[in-house]
Amino acid sequence: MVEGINISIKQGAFELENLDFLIQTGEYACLVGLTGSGKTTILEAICGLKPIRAGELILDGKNISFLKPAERNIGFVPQDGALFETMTVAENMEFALKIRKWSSRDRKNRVNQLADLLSIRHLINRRPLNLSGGEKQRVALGRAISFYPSVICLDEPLSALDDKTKMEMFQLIDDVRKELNITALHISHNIDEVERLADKVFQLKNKKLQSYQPSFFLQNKKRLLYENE
Ligand SMILES: Nc1ncnc2c1ncn2[C@@H]1O[C@H](COP(=O)(O)OP(=O)(O)OP(=O)(O)O)[C@@H](O)[C@H]1O
Repeated sequence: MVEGINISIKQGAFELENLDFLIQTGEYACLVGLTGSGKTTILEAICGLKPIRAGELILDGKNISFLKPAERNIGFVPQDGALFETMTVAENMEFALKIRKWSSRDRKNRVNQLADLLSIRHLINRRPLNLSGGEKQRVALGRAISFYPSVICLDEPLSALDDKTKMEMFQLIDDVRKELNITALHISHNIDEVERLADKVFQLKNKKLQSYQPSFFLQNKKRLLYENE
């Protein structure tokens, strides 16, 4: 379970205040909102890449607001995948395991397991440069879940993919959810993704974070997304 209580985040002149949210263990939450509303800012603050100025971020009962990213047990799929270009696919996926001082044998086993789960065994010795968008996203997902995080944060992971690849990624995300019983927060601009994946929807609008049941959100999306209240 991940919970934000009265969270404030500031970067330059941009500020978000008094944000509250709750994502139960195993729940898949989608975060929607207009461009520039602050979705990435929230995700990066949860992952520890931006400081939380006030409030508390609680993960499984523990306040993690001041922990470093690697100490939070949160996996992150950044906006464009952002793979390490000089490393092979296998090295990308074992990166977080090295930081966490896993033995070389355990790392190798885990990379093989991930390669099977994500159907990328044939790619593990390649470097990211010439991988397709879908292949890159698989590797980015593998890197994010390698260390069995309690939570994963995904920043528009499917936005650059064609429809067929996106369908495959939906299936893959389902498989990953089964493997890890993972709690997820996924930024999306796409209603299909919300419909297919979300157990809960957060909308960031006018600097306020509102939570909805997906069915209510989808029925009222026109009003919620486009009208000022
Ligand atoms: N390092 C920074 N310094 C100052 N302002 C920043 C910084 N990073 C982002 N911002 C500003 O914070 C605001 C929110 O940006 P953010 O990327 O979180 O929005 P977003 O909702 O994720 O947008 P998009 O959907 O386009 O990705 C924007 O006005 C942006 O210009």
